[in-house]
Amino acid sequence: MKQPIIQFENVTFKYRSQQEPTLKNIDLTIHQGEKILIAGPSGSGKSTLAHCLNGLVPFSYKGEMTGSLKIQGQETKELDIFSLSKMVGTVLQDSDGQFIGLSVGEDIAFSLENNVTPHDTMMKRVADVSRLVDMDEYLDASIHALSGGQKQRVSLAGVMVDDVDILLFDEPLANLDPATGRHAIDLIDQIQKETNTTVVIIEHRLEDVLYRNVDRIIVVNDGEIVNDSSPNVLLTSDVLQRNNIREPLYIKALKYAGCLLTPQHGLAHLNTLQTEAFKDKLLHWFEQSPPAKKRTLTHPVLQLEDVSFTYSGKENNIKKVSFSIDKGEMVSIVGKNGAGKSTLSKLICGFEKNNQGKIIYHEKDITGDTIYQRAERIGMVMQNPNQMISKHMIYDEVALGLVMKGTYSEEEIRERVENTLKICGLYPFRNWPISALSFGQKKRVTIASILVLKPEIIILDEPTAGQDFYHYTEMMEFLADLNAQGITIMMITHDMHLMLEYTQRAIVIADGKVTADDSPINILTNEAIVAEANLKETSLFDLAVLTGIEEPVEFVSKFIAFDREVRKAWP
Ligand SMILES: Nc1ncnc2c1ncn2[C@@H]1O[C@H](COP(=O)(O)OP(=O)(O)OP(=O)(O)O)[C@@H](O)[C@H]1O
Ligand SMILES: Nc1ncnc2c1ncn2[C@@H]1O[C@H](COP(=O)(O)OP(=O)(O)OP(=O)(O)O)[C@@H](O)[C@H]1O
Repeated sequence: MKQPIIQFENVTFKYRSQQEPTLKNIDLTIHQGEKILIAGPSGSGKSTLAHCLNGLVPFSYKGEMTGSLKIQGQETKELDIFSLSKMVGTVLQDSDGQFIGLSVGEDIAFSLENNVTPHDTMMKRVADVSRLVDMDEYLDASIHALSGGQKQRVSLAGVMVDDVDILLFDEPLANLDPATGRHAIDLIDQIQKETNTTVVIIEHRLEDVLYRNVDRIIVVNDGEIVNDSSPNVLLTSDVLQRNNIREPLYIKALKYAGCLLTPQHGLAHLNTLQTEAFKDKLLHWFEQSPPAKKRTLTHPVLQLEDVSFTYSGKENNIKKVSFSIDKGEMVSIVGKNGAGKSTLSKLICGFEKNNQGKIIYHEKDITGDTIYQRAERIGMVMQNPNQMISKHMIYDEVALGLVMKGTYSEEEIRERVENTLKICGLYPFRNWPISALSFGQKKRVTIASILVLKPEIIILDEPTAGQDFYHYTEMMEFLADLNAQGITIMMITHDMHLMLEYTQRAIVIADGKVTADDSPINILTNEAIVAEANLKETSLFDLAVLTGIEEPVEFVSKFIAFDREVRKAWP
């Protein structure tokens, strides 16, 4: 029998600033060497649960905790945060707050240096882990000169280098490109197997985590544990759907087709799935579903002509990029971590200035325009909400842009801000301080603060990262509605299904250049592009192929159209 390593007994926790407890009567035992996935809607208490393990609760985030939480048999209340950090290594959701060193190498080495590890051993370990996360060429680079996903890789390396018994990952995949995400899951799996480390992963992207085995999935909702079972058992039930967690797409397709799923069907992975049992029902569903509609376009609203840019003055980070976006398009920008996607959007919005080429808005050259001149036409929502937020209160943050313009009355501002807050599902929180929001909730505040200005083009960097399925759908349907009203939307995303589901076109960036510009499904079925740009094929396509459906592309389109209609009917 394996030893219990984490034991929650009737744990309740209330943040000092909250009226109600965020965690309620948590009973949970995790054994040595287990791999656990924690899922649940935004704000349900997942990060708070994780913070109980690494001591941030209650040592940094104050509040009242009752019940007993033991790690390796020791009551955490009797430990300090330093002793806990020796047992639990954490990759936080917001990796920006986690860096200490000046360069990538120093940051990865930080905890080893603290433990006075001999220099040679330290250098070797840093080299080994940085190679594992594919950052070995960046050891001398400054953390601040990295893309979002590159930072995420460094923080992964930073905990892997340590010799801890429990590894805790709070949304490790949020900023990683699909292939690196897979690689990270492989890496976690490998470490867990080789060292018998206990692994706890919090993640909304369930299908991506299930790429490798997990022992149990814990579902949290409203501060309570509502499910604790193996993936094969969980996937037969409607627990995920009821708790706003997206089911793996191939499972959803089987459920739509009316297939009866049992744990014996090997549901946790596509390669263990007993597809033979589902062929007839799936084919029947495919044949009777109506074909998906296509849409036509108008005239260019934004054109880039041979745009180049360099941060360092040496090699160009953006290399002669040209494309044209039509008014009313909804376009995905995809590609590997560090390919240049965020840089490109910064150039379009004027945060950085291109040293070559032109940016044209409605046939007018705006290359020389300032950020402020562009902001009324083009709004940008950044990847990390903490980089955008400057006010303490939600209302003030969303009102800021309108207040700065100085042309609106208080009444007009109130009306627009309140409408936007309602649209973004933030109205009930309007008088809250931003510090009391979860990461996903903060992200919605930043989207609201751009939407309130009514720009004609909106560029969003990972709009749904950190959002649960309900808010993902709400946000994307909201953006799709804005789009139907003529607002042009460009989205940087690593979520391949989001790209398929909501955009008609995808521009692929690799090494600062456009390497493909086509429909999302054509891109995802082109193996060379998928490999070069670190993308990932969809499990729906694979399911169709495995069950012998002759038009797998059409199957994917029909699923998407059907699934969106189902979700539009959500309350
Ligand atoms: N430092 C804090 N002070 C006060 N309340 C907080 C604090 N951090 C979180 N909360 C509250 O606790 C609730 C749960 O937050 P938590 O971050 O644990 O959720 P989560 O499930 O991780 O959400 P997400 O998926 O959006 O990251 C939220 O409703 C939030 O308002
Ligand atoms: N402020 C900066 N100074 C110097 N180099 C930078 C800076 N920001 C980004 N870079 C470099 O420019 C390249 C492109 O980065 P960018 O952030 O545009 O990538 P990205 O495609 O958005 O990546 P991700 O998917 O990880 O967000 C990377 O190699 C990165 O290291």
